[in-house]
Amino acid sequence: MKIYFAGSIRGGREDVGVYRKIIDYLNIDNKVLTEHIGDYKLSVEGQGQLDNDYIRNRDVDWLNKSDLVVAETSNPSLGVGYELAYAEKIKKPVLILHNKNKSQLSAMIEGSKYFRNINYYSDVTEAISILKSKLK
Ligand SMILES: O=c1[nH]c(=O)n([C@H]2C[C@H](O)[C@@H](COP(=O)(O)O)O2)cc1CO
Repeated sequence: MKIYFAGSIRGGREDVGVYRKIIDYLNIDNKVLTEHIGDYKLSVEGQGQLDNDYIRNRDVDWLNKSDLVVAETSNPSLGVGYELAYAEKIKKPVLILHNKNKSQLSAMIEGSKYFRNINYYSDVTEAISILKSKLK
């Protein structure tokens, strides 16, 4: 399965370690299209070597091609919010992971009837177990 993993970049890179572990787990049996989100070297500036319009169009293309969107939403990010709204518009299946000790998920996501696969976790081990049970 082709998976679009969404996680914060310009919204803040505090959770890069969590993204890396989730991506590594997903890549065991799937192909994660957005590997760069788990790259420790990628800073809050994002993929500065690429134009913003290139990034946006490439990512929309990947969203269209993906079979599933997995979004880690604990660190609020405009880009992740945009990707979720786009996934909702094209009716792409979405699985959300949110660390309940970090922040409150936006009402725009919680309040949408489209997002019914919202999973709260407290540490990355729990996040991986959720993926294990939901993706089998
Ligand atoms: O350099 C980038 N590359 C990239 O693929 N994105 C996409 C993928 C992420 O899921 C999301 C992060 O958005 P933001 O940068 O607003 O936190 O946007 C975002 C940026 C920078 O905004």
